[in-house]
Amino acid sequence: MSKPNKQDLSLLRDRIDQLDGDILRLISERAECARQVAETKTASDPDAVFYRPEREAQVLRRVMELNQGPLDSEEMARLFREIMSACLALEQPVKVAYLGPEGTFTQQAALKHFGESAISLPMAAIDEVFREVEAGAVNYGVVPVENSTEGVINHTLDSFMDSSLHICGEVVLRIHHHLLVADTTLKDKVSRIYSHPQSFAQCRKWLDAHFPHAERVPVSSNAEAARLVKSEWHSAAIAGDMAAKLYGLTHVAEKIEDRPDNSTRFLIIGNQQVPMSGADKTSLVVAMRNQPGALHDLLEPFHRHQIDLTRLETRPSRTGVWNYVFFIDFAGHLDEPRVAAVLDEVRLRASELKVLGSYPQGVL
Ligand SMILES: O=C(O)C(=O)C[C@]1(C(=O)O)C=C[C@@H](O)C=C1
Repeated sequence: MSKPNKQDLSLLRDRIDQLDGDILRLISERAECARQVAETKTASDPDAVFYRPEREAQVLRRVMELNQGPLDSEEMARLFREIMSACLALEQPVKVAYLGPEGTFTQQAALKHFGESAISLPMAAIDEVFREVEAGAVNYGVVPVENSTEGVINHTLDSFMDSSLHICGEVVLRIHHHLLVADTTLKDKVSRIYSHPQSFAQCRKWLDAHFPHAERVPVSSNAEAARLVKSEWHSAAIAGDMAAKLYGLTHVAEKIEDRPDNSTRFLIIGNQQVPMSGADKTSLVVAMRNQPGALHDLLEPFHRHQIDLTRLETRPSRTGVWNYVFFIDFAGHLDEPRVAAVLDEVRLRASELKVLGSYPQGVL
């Protein structure tokens, strides 16, 4: 293909200017619609909820279906994610608590899910995120629940046992770890590496191969690891891009996780029961009596109704009633008759059953 000459370039830029004008006008028109949606919602209900996870999932899925390139569908959906985030902020700025400090993967997940117009507030612990949402100090919370390499995050599951909050959504984040240093670090003298224990576990083979003798110091988060290396010339941190940017660190090695598909799933928690979006998941916590065949009895109705189980976790119970508790995720929504039928059956067989929520399957 021949190179465009100066005249072609200026014609193309004129066209881009024209299109930008059209896009600007259309986004403004869309934002005006969202503002009117807010008025309609408040007119019918003074306590109206502005954030609608099922509608957002539908909008993003539709964009991905309609997209014909040349931009990738995920890329296009990310652009619309930000447009919707700005529209929602116009209706009501949404406040989100996440497992902090600033720069963690959980903050990255919160922004991926709600977009950059959300107000995100770091919390020191998972139960603090739950408490802030329960107290009404924030609208939603974001907590990690499972990692594809390291498994479940027990703290999050345990917090659900005592909470009345609902799961309103999920978001899956590809986790890329990097070895990071400060400007003052002597790269060939690194004798100590800070990170979160989960991150050390996810990068174990790489560390054994490249830094077998460095001391591995576990800290409360990757962002905290990044903060600590700022002042130590012989230390490095394992953390993600957000933490690297926040503390101005440079990459010594990129994507050092042992598994290239390393991802973490996060849950959005709130007070809302989310209607069907068309592709949903439901999460339950179930206690069974301690007797032979209990697990079979629990799972059999799902199999018979051909409901796809996506996760099953067992946790020790903390009270007499909750002898054994099972956390179950499956494809489907509580409002679907076949799901309601299964739950009726399971309820009869279980000693306790709590629905944690039905919510749209993660889109991005
Ligand atoms: O459809 C709505 O209920 C809206 O408020 C509009 C809109 C959007 O921008 O499309 C904005 C926020 C909601 O979370 C969902 C969708």
